[in-house]
Amino acid sequence: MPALQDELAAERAHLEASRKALRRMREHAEDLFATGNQVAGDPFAAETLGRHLARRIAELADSPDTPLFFGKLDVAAVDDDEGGRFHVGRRHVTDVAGEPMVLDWRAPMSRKFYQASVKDPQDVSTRRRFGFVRGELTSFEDEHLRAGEELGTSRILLEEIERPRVGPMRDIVATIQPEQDELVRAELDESICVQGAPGTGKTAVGLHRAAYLLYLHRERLRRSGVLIVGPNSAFLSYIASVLPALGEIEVQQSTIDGLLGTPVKGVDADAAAEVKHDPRMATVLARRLNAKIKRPEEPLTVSDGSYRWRVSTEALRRIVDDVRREAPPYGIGRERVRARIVSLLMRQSEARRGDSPSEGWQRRMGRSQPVLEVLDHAWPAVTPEQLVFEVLSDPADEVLEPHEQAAIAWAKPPKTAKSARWTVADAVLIDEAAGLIDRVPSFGHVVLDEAQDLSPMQARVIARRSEHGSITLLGDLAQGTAPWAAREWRTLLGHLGKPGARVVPLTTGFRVPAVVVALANRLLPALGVDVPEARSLRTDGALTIGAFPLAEVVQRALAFEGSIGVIAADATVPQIVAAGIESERVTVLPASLAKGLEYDHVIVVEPADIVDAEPRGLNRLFVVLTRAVSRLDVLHERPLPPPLDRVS
Ligand SMILES: Nc1ncnc2c1ncn2[C@@H]1O[C@H](COP(=O)(O)OP(=O)(O)OP(=O)(O)O)[C@@H](O)[C@H]1O
Repeated sequence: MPALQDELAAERAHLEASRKALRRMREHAEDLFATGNQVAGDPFAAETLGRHLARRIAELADSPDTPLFFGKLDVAAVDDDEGGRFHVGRRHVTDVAGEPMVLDWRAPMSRKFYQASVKDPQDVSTRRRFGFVRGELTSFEDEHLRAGEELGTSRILLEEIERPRVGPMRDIVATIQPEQDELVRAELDESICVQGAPGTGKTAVGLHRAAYLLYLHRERLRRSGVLIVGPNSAFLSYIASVLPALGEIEVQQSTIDGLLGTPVKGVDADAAAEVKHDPRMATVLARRLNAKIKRPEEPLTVSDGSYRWRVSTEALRRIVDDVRREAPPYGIGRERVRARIVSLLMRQSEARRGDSPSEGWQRRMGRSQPVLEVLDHAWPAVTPEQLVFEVLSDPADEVLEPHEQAAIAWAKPPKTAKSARWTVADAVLIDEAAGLIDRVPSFGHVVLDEAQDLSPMQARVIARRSEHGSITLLGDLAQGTAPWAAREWRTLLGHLGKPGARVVPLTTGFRVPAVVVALANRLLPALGVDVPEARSLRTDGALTIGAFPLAEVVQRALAFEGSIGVIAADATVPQIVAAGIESERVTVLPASLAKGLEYDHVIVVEPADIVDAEPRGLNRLFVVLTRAVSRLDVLHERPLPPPLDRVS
């Protein structure tokens, strides 16, 4: 026992020394930041250095609640590979001499911490996990892997996942599981689709993969950027602090709608929205745009003040035909036609005058009235809004059925594109049109959460922004609630431009206790999707079902530690809020906003109302039931929906 105490004391001392070293590194970065302006040669270099140092300072932030390291590896020296002892933590910490005191969890050596096992020890003699209570190092667990000694389920891991939830989502670096680690460390150029049951760590995996890729490919990704897309702003604020806690502050987080530039003022009827989100709308827009291109019918005659130049109808037609065949984005096509006309004029001028005309001459000719007239006839300029305005004013196109055309046609067309009251779905169409007209910059990597709910047209919004990058698609077909929600992944992956992406299942649940998983799994056969059932790692947890008064149930729930979510059909929420049960720990939440969130204690009010509220109400109920971390109360006066009714 004293030996154990000594070891614990030694580890605590190492923690303290690492903290000090981190503080020193941070102070050093702050000093550099303060003197940066004098050191850097020019304002641009000063700004670049300033940004670099500001980021470095943020990376080196130390939070008293998040331990600097959580594990330790004792690696045997084998052949040419040097062994050694390494603490594994949230960031690199080095001593004054530059020797590592803590290895970043993303470093190649740290991989052994997550992947080594008795079956494949990867030269690890001992893997140590540390237990912390409020930032204090209080315990550790050892596994002697080369000696064939592995723990069954780690107590420290179990304590970590059973810890009550307070506030926003936390990182999981200390306890990433091998199958999650495989996904987190996948190559940058690989796109992956994770089909994961509720609470299997999809969101966590996506965020950690972003952090891992930024570590490994920092320069490349800083230039192109990393984007995280979530379903709504409540979800985004829930996950917002995970990446900064891992030292990553330069990641853009947005909803799909947040990526679109059009202000939304109108609302679509369901039937109109459904057609507008259909992939055939991409064909409608592309055809309407291409129909604007016409072969020139007259020759061009243009004067530069000294001479008159002429380009034959034939030559003009050849230019338009060639550019059309090259199929650049429409707006770039127009500029290409202009440039080629000017280049023909230039050649004529060279032949006549013997020298090249100036750039000013070329610009003037390109903007001359006769050239503009050819362009406006053959390849007229158009804005994305104008194109969508034209389609919605007259949606005649054979790919749409007459009733579909009628559904999206404006009942009272606005006078101009500028005065249109665009809807959310229109904003998606305008983005599609913008992608047809001009190039869209591509992110290096995009993480897409709750992806089962993306419409094909929304998927194309992402496809345009990840054309030259990769994606991590996270979702659960069983949690699809949108009218267009995916029932299988391949088609959606096609719309995302990554048809060959690997689809990987995750089935071990870290959130929802086994009794609650068993209840939710009863709904699966009725959801019409083929997904593997979840299995929970958690044997704790409690489930009650019955006709209890809400206020009483909330009171009982308050006796436990942690957050409480009262989830009800959207229409009944105001009535529940009016009862005044909300407090710092109790949140009343409409069912439509529950996706992706979790509460220690969930109280579901009247499941039948949740099911009746929308066409995919059973899927919505599946989402709602799986938000519980420890305890679930299902309150009902009405009969339970059929798949659940054998339980009470
Ligand atoms: N390896 C792990 N160690 C500890 N906790 C974990 C681990 N993996 C996931 N968790 C925790 O389990 C909970 C569920 O994770 P997450 O929200 O990422 O799951 P999800 O699959 O996205 O769920 P849903 O589909 O229901 O939105 C979170 O609190 C997360 O921190």
